[in-house]
Amino acid sequence: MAERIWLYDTTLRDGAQTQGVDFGAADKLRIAKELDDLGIDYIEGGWPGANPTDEAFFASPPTLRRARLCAFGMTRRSGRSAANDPGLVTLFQARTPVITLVGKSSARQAEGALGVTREENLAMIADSIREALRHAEEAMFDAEHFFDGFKDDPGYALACLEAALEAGARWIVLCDTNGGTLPHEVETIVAKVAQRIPGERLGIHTHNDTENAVANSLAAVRAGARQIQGTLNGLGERCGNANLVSLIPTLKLKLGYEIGVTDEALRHLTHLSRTFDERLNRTPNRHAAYVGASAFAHKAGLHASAVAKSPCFYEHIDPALVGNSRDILVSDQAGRSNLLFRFAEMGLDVDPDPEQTAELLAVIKDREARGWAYDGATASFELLVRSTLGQVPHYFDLVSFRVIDERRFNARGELVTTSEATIKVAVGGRNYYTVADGNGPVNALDHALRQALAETYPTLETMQLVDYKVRILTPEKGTAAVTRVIIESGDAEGRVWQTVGVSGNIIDASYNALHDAIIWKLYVDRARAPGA
Ligand SMILES: CC(=O)SCCNC(=O)CCNC(=O)[C@H](O)C(C)(C)COP(=O)(O)OP(=O)(O)OC[C@H]1O[C@@H](n2cnc3c(N)ncnc32)[C@H](O)[C@@H]1OP(=O)(O)O
Ligand SMILES: CC(=O)C(=O)O
Repeated sequence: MAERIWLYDTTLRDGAQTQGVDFGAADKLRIAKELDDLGIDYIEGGWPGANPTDEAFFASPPTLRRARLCAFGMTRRSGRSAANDPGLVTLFQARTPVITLVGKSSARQAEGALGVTREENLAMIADSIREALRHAEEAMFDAEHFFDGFKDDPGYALACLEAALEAGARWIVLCDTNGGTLPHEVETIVAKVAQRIPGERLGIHTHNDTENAVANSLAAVRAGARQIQGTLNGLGERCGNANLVSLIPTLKLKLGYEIGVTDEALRHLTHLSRTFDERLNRTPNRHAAYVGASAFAHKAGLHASAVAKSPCFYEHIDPALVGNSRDILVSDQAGRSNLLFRFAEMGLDVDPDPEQTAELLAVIKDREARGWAYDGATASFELLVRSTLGQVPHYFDLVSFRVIDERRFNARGELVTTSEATIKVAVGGRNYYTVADGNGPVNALDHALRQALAETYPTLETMQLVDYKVRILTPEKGTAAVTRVIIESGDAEGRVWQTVGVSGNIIDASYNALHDAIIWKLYVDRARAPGA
């Protein structure tokens, strides 16, 4: 039977330490659920008490189906008991089933960075793990600077691990904190540790400072470690952490380990990875292993010709296993398969005939070439497909809109900027003309449009804008750049959906995304209505 590897995701903690990444609490909840669906065993939600986002996240934590939620913190401070350490007390109040504590496992770091004796550091580790186990079902020890510490003084580094183990830690995680250790060193050192601590208790946490985070994780597994820590798309401090999106298919498809990710979940990996980037407002890396748009794209003539005979001539796995698709411009058949796969991936229940599929392919390719991106906007994609198939009713016509921004001093002498939108729409043969204010032009436009539609479509009242993201697609054009807007909307039924709009004018792009958001809501309300 295949050996089990446990996956520990730290996207929401070490990933939040990525320069330029700033999760909100709502982002964290969504990501935690996606990781749970993927089949991750442990999800580190953040550091309770470290910042308002993590406080909000742990105050209303996600309900997970199978993953265990972990709260992260550090060992007690010197000169305090673990029970009275304010940082630990806040951590315990999160009441998570798992607590992960980072502590020094290098004498140089303990003495130099913390200013404590070697003995006090051992006591800080043991006391904190013991106290954590009074509040959580499981405690883990992240042995910070382990590999550098081991190279300096192996006896002391091992003593730190054993202090945590004897205090009851379920997992001892060896951290290559500075990311400078190479795969052959990791394999040798982990093999030595595994002579003292069983591999089923050992984890590995690597950083990508030499582009070896994934290789180092695999080296540790070869030497016996059975838990891997990493992040989605390799987010993390400095150059990032080990990329779980690369590790998961490697562990499952190439090394044959048993992991919590099912074959079915693996087929959603590409979608998950790209949607995650869209959520962070980052362009997905085309060249990402397994999931990048170019990972199975064949450009060279020799490759394309051989792939047409048998894809395995130039592909290391079947791209469908990870939800990716082959990109070769050799036949209509290839394009059709790609599209049908995409429908299945997005859970879209449609069955177009070959002529409609060809038309859809042309429309989608043209749109994507002009900047629309549907990976993070499945509601817009569904509307595009259903509209092309003639399944979406005509709900309203926009006659015109105008948005005015005004910056002025108010009666109290304060500088304020206000927005006002006027809109004219035709609904069922009647014209509606409304005016609304907002804290910004899109907000004003949203209010005006929904007011105009409220009489005919009262369910729109329960709809709200949850998130709004803007991406500049042609930055070289400066203020004349093309803009892509992604809007996330929600409603009282708990549905959340994403739509996209593209235009050279940011308000126009926002209107397009808003329009899709409203039409999708009306379509879904009608489709799910009794008797529909
Ligand atoms: C390797 C890693 O990535 S570990 C995770 C690192 N992540 C983060 O730091 C992000 C979240 N951190 C924070 O929000 C803040 O640093 C907090 C709230 C945790 C602490 O903030 P502050 O109390 O202002 O401390 P600050 O960040 O300046 O310094 C860390 C302090 O913790 C001490 N410390 C560091 N590691 C440990 C440890 N493992 N055990 C005990 N004390 C530690 C340091 O000695 C320092 O103490 P000092 O204030 O007496 O000098
Ligand atoms: C714990 C951790 O994030 C590190 O040592 O890198």
